[in-house]
Formats: sequence, C-alpha cells, structure tokens
Amino acid sequence: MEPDVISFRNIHKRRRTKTIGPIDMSIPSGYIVALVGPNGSGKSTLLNMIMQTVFPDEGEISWFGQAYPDGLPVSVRQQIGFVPEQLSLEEKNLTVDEAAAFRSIWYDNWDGYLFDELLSRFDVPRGVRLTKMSKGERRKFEIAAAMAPRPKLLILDEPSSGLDPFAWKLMIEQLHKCMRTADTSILLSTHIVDEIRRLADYVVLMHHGKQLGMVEKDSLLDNWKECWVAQDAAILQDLPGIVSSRQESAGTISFITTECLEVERILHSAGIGFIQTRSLELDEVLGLWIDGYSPAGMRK
Ligand SMILES: Nc1ncnc2c1ncn2[C@@H]1O[C@H](COP(=O)(O)OP(=O)(O)OP(=O)(O)O)[C@@H](O)[C@H]1O
Repeated sequence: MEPDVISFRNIHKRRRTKTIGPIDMSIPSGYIVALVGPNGSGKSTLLNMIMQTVFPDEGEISWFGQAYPDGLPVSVRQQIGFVPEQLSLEEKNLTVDEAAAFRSIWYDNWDGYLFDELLSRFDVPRGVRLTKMSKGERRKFEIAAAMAPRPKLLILDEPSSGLDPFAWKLMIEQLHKCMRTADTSILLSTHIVDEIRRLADYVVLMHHGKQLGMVEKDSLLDNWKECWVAQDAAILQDLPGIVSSRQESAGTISFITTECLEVERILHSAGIGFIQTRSLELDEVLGLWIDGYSPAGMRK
C-alpha cells in the first residue's frame, strides 16, 4: 500500500491572534482532498507548512511516509507542485518563459511540452512579465507551472481565484487528467462549493485553527439530507442524527438528518417510506458541521 502523501502529527503553529492546531491528519495517496473553512481558519498556514515556507512550533510532518527534520531534500521537493495564494517574489519581474526556464532548472522532471500545451490551452500570453499580467492570467500560469513537473503531489491554494468560468472548467478537466495520467494526489484549499462537488474525494473542515475532521464527500452528501415522511413528530425519537424538524401539515413532518442512510434503513424496516428527500447544499452542510454536528464515517 502506498504511504500517505502527507501526515501531520500534533502540529501547532502560534500566530499573532490564534494558534493553528493541534492538527493530526493524513492525506491519502491517489485522492483529491479539499481543505475548506472560513477565512483565517488556517488553510494556507497548513499548506505552507507542507512547502516549508512556514515551520510548525510543535509536532511532526511526514512527506510520502518520511519526516525530514533537517529540511526537505530537493528530490522530495521536486515531487510537489505548488500554487501559492500569492505570486512568489523571486519570479515577480520575470516573463512566463523566464519563469519557466527558472523552474525547469529546479525541477529536473519538468515537462516543457506539457507546460507549452497547458499555456496554449489556457491562452496565457508568453512574453509578458508576471506582474503585468491580469490576476487570472497569472493564476493560469501558476497552475500550468505546478502541473508541468507531473508531481506526485499537487498543492493548490485557492486555485480558481481570479479564473473566468471557461478557465475554471478547463482547470477542473486538467486536474482530473493529471490524476488519471500521472497518478497525482491533490490537496487544495477552496471556498467554491462547485469545485468541491466536481473534484473532491474527501473534505477536511478547518475552523478557528482546528481541523474538525475528514470525511468522504459522497458520504457527506448522501447522509446529510432533508426528508419528508407521513408521520407525526413522535417518530423522531427513534431516528439518528436529527438536526431539526418541522410539522409540515397534519400527519406530515420534515426533518434534517446527518445519517440519512441509517434513517432510511430504520424507516424501511418499519414499512415507512420517504415522501421526498432533498440533498443539503454543501454550504449548509459545512455550516452545520461548524455548529457541532459531526458527519458519520469520519476518517481518522
Ligand atoms: N505571516 C503571518 N503572521 C502572523 N499571522 C498570520 C500570518 N499569516 C496568517 N496569519 C494568521 O493566521 C491565521 C490563519 O491564516 P490563514 O491564511 O492560514 O487562513 P486561511 O484559512 O487560509 O484564510 P483565507 O480563507 O482567508 O485564505 C489568521 O488569523 C491570520 O491572520
């Protein structure tokens, strides 16, 4: 079995107004994991710790199953593609071609053909300095450059920030392709619900510097539902994961549950069917999760 691509063990990072951590989490190999959470919850800090542009005050990080307390070797760094939240200062005055030449020295696995193909698909102008590009053009350059070494791990900090809908769709396609052809694991931070829906296998929720858990996206969406049944409110006592309920009309109630599959099993065995169900929107799910309702099937 492939080792986890990244493991955090008891990680703490003190910031001016809050502490990020404790973080204990492993990112499994071969999946897309979405890091979600409100502004300032610690997502970028976590990603920057993986890149060693920020160092934890306590705890240990492992890359592909190994810790490197004396610094990340270049050979391991070359296996990781990174799209940071901000443009890197070293490259700020370079043109696309100069920045690509700089990176191709750094990454000996750099695939110039793939980079050229991605740039032309994304329609990025080549001879222009990165600082003179639009935000979206710069973002597209960053995504192409992070994918060009065909890394084992791709880390994307709010990758779609500034992308137009066409570029966004193309990015989603390219990330799927990257997973298929290069077997790349992906960890991304995002606020875009549709991005999570289209890309993520797992969702990790961050809140106030704490990681509230990791759960399979499909299990989250299959289990967190609003349901309508032709029963009175007494039935709710026998059902798990009830968040809220409402009397819709005489003899009909609706309720929100975090354990819809189990609720369905219990009702079915009592000969009761749903009148209808509605999947919660992901932002409703995340709001409830932050409010303390834990999803079933949380990954350790
Ligand atoms: N260089 C820094 N020095 C001190 N505090 C920092 C630094 N960078 C971030 N912080 C603080 O750490 C906390 C977490 O910030 P971080 O950027 O990791 O959050 P985030 O979840 O990525 O937020 P967003 O969704 O807004 O990008 C915030 O309270 C922020 O003010």
